[in-house]
Amino acid sequence: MTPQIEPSLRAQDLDFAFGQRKVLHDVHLELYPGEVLAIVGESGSGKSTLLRLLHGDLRPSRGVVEADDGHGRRCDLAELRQQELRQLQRSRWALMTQNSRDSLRMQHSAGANIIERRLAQGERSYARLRAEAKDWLARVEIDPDRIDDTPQQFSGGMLQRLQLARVLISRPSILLLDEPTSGLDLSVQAAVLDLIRKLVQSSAMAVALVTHDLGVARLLAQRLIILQGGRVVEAGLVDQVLEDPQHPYSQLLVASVLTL
Ligand SMILES: Nc1ncnc2c1ncn2[C@@H]1O[C@H](COP(=O)(O)OP(=O)(O)OP(=O)(O)O)[C@@H](O)[C@H]1O
Repeated sequence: MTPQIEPSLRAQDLDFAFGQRKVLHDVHLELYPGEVLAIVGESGSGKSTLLRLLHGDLRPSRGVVEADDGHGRRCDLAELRQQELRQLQRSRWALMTQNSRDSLRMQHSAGANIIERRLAQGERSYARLRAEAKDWLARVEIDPDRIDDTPQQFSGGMLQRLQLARVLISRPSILLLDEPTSGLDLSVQAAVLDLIRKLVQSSAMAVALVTHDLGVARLLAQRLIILQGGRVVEAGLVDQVLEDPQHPYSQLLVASVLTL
């Protein structure tokens, strides 16, 4: 990574606890424009919690999260007013959650869900918004004729792709993806991964990708961190970590994939 480029997102010395349960310990990471950082780890290791901290939905008990506000200015998420934070979350940053039903407006049409962030960015032409929504449905492999259906009429995999269209359409400067392709069948998964890869290549989007799947990490990400028990036990270039993991847990993880 070129040293003079400023990270879009930086987390330093992060601790987080749910009540008495300490979930993250001393996490440090940087996310640069135009790169994908994979966050890998066992179930319960704190990956989703880390994304919620990076998005500003949770406050760390110690440490700082700083992010680019989309205008080249760095801000400390803890110091933003609630309204400023919401505005940035709606227009400049995006979080795709593991449970699509938590993020989608289930009573509204698929089209309305997709254009919401474009409206927050100031787009007002109904014809343009509808055309964009149809285009994005097609890009995530959903029939554009389903634009007026509500998400309640969609399958689980379709909800996931609808959520992806909803966040990608706005080309956020910081994109946080929580297991975006888990549960999709292989051909759709390949199409979705290809779509994300092309968008990252054609923009300066900075992407943090939580995944269980080291294959997905290898396909999409340049760098990787591995979490165990809320601690970063390994960090480095994906190829390097996969070829020569240093920590015993990373060695186990990599070996388990290779022997499948
Ligand atoms: N709202 C909550 N209240 C209390 N504890 C929570 C809450 N959400 C998560 N936890 C706990 O925090 C820890 C980390 O959870 P998290 O969802 O971040 O893990 P994860 O690595 O994303 O897991 P998975 O891969 O299964 O999604 C777990 O022990 C979990 O039980």
